[in-house]
Amino acid sequence: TLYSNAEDLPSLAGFDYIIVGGGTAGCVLANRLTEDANVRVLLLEAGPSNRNVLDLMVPAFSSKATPNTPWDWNFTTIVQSGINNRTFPYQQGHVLGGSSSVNSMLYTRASAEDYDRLSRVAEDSGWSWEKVVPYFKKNEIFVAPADGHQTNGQYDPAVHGLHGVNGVSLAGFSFSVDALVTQAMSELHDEFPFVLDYNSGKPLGMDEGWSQSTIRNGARSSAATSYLADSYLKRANLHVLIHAHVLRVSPETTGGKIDKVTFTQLGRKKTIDVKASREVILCAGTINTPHILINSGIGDASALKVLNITLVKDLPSVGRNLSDHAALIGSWDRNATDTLAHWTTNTTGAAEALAQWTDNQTGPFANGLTNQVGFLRLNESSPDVQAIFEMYGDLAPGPSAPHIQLFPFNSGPFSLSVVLLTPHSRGSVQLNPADPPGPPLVDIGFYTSPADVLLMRQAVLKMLRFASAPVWKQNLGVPLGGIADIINSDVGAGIDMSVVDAYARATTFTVNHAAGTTAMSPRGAAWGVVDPDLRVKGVKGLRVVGASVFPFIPTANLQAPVYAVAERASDIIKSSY
Ligand SMILES: Cc1cc2nc3c(=O)[nH]c(=O)nc-3n(C[C@H](O)[C@H](O)[C@H](O)COP(=O)(O)OP(=O)(O)OC[C@H]3O[C@@H](n4cnc5c(N)ncnc54)[C@H](O)[C@@H]3O)c2cc1C
Repeated sequence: TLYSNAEDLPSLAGFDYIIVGGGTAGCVLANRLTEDANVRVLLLEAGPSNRNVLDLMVPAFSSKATPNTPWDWNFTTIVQSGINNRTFPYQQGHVLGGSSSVNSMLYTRASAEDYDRLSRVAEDSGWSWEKVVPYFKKNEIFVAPADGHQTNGQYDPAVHGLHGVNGVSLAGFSFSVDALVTQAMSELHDEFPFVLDYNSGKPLGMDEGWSQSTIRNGARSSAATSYLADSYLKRANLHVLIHAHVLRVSPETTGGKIDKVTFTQLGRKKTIDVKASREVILCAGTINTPHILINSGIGDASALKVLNITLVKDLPSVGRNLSDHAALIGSWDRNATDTLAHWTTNTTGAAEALAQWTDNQTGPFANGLTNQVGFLRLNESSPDVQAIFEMYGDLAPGPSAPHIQLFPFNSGPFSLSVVLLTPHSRGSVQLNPADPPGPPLVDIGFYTSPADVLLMRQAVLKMLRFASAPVWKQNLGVPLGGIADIINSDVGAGIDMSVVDAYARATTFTVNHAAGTTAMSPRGAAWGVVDPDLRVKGVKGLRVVGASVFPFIPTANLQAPVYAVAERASDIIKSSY
């Protein structure tokens, strides 16, 4: 049942599990743990319901879902020294379904080597690629694309799940630019090879216009639309309360296990306590999970002392190791009418596209962010790349894993987006001493490691090489903005790297892939926050599930990795009772 008011809950006790945060991971756990009709679960979500919100349903409206909306926590980073002291909105879903309700829907699992590294680092073979693949399949129901086109040869069926919960489909609307991108790939195939399915564990290469997104029947498939669909929500043992902002968790008896969750509703002063007999599971996302932990006295003892919060457990790693993917865009003039600008800024075009979507959930609005995605390595024969590897090692998890993601963006001009998937920089989430329960201080630390400046240089050069394919001569106009400055800086001696660095520092943005603030580490290790079974170290009754548990950020967009972690976490939890 879905409740808006705590007064309507059948009781405030008697739950086996309380899940804090009805986001990507939280909805999976709520669903899986209530498969046993004898297990009672309360899911607490701070945000509103996702239902009937057009901006959360129409795939092409994903950019309208955040920032500065009721479905976003509307955080702002602190001043970022690595990017010209800029600050920017840091987006995190604040709605049932969490970030899966507001994200750009790209479905990418990362490389097999990402999970093999996780299993090595956490010293638990259960997190290896081989062991995690069944959980990807358990999550996924691979469905026909919105336009119903024939998909043979556009993906590898063996890789996908057909009987899961969360809809995934290939791009369901083609743009004229897709064929040009594919031609550029074939012209430069050594550097930009074709890959049939980047979700096979071997992602290197680019697809030919059939990117994979969490879209089902032309609409967004989120953790809320899938794992909390009516058929599950009607379970008598599943209770979901929205507008429930959790402040802290605590033991009912001092020194005992964590069994009490304290929350408020809609900014009211009055707090409400609820009790769990088995466990409290924090799924509040990478920013809010450490925020709740520290407010509960679980964190760095010296920081807690300054904040005047009673220490429950000294865990210095809480809130550290914040990792994210830095991105930038290069744009070129292009004369085309089938662009997103046409359907968004042109009122007739927008009305027609919306009418088509409303009518039968097809057309340009049924499509995701981009039709083509590339996962690429930096050019290892380049002495500059070799020099980076000598200084920092290869930051990719293995030789079959990418350093960057490259994708075209059919905005209006032609844009290429490059995303640095293997960051060396780390940031943090800390409480604001002036207002500990209020919004935390979020530092994403972009380019604070010189390694990332050097890696992004190489990523930009790779983007420019893609844009130099012969096909573009006839089909692209002049480079726009800072990209022109970079190209013009080459006066015979090669591109001036200080111009590239200046462009990167001035224009880099985040793709909101926050990860790592409650990192998984081996049982008994002094560093880290959770053990490989996702239990908070040294604290009874408390686990964390979500993007915050990755010690290294996966080399992909994060929702599929989070879904797999949450599916496996459900099995781990079930098997411990
Ligand atoms: C704008 C945007 C675009 C993205 N694009 C993509 C993409 O295209 N593809 C992709 O794979 N990934 C993408 N991501 C990343 C991906 O969606 C997230 O990494 C992933 O969904 C995180 O899952 P999670 O369960 O850790 O957290 P979330 O899904 O964010 O869930 C956390 C939940 O906890 C709730 N919560 C937080 N604090 C409290 C509290 N105190 N009390 C109660 N509830 C609380 C939140 O409201 C939220 O519902 C994007 C993310 C964003 C924000």
